[in-house]
Amino acid sequence: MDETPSHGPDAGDREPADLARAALEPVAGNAVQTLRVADGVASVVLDVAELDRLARDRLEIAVRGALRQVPGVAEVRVAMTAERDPSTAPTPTPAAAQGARTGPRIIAVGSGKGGVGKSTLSTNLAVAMARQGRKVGLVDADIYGPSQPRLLANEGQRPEAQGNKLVPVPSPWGVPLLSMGHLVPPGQAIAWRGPMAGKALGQLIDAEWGDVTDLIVDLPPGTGDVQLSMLQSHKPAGAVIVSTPQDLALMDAMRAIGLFEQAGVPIVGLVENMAGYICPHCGEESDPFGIGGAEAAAKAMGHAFLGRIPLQMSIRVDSDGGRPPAAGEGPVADAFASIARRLSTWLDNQK
Ligand SMILES: Nc1ncnc2c1ncn2[C@@H]1O[C@H](COP(=O)(O)OP(=O)(O)OP(=O)(O)O)[C@@H](O)[C@H]1O
Repeated sequence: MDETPSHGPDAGDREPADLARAALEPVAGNAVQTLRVADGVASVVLDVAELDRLARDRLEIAVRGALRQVPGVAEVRVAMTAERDPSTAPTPTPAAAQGARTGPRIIAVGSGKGGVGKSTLSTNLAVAMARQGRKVGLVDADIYGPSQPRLLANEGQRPEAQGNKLVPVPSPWGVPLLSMGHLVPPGQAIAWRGPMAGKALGQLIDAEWGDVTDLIVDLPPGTGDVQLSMLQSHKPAGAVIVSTPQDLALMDAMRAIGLFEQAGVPIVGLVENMAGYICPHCGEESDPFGIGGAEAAAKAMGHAFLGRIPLQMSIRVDSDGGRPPAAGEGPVADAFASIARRLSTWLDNQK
């Protein structure tokens, strides 16, 4: 019998997580980055950087098969970390790296896939935190499709340079912003390779931020070069992950979490966006993408749930019009304010 002395005399007394770990050992070995079992859901993040597509598929099937056999596991969620060159893997030394950085603390806002509301959350978190009295700046690291100048209504303005550093562009809500959108004419395609993209991001982050203490960084979706460069060169103090409640989006969110965890960046928590649609005509509530999925996933992975933003037409319309909903009044502004307070509390509790 497979015994683990520190967890009881036989398998019947062992925790599902221990049993799951033991079941994964022969099929996945050191590909397992993180494993959590909670409320019958086993969530595993696999490092598949060196595997081709076929090998990944095989690994996923084997992992799912092994975990389904584990007593106490009713559902299996598998996420895989980025394709990358192992020699460029970030070194997990968060404390040392943070100590070495000068300038504002970075809070990365990430998601595994596009279109889930990462930019919307970044803008409104920054605006809500500024409203609560913090000195917050915003970096639009989505250098391939910058949207923040429009969302913060300072499109068309150009940052000045002070020495060899950029000076962020002010916005009407007290949140200074730097975005590639300020440097490249709108509509012009930017086709950079990884190292150039990393350099551009460096210029936006290592800018003249003045008295800004907290820098929200709106990452591009996914787990590619820009994210890696970000983690390696500009160690964030923490990461906020945004997802819709859908299963598929959550899988992607788990992938993003895997990337941050692998680099030793603490996860502040998850935000569920586009949950619960209230019809502007009849007032009836429906859930096009489901509801509660991100909260359940956060719980299953042992992370905090920071809050929920409803799916509401006014969010898109106001955002596109350069009026961040967090700057207004009402339930949507309150939802952003509550998430901002949670993030501030987390930041204040860091050394
Ligand atoms: N809660 C919401 N209710 C209604 N519309 C929303 C909501 N959140 C975001 N949107 C809209 O959905 C679209 C995508 O949002 P956003 O650009 O913030 O996503 P993203 O994850 O940053 O996307 P990308 O990956 O393209 O950068 C935008 O038009 C935005 O206004």
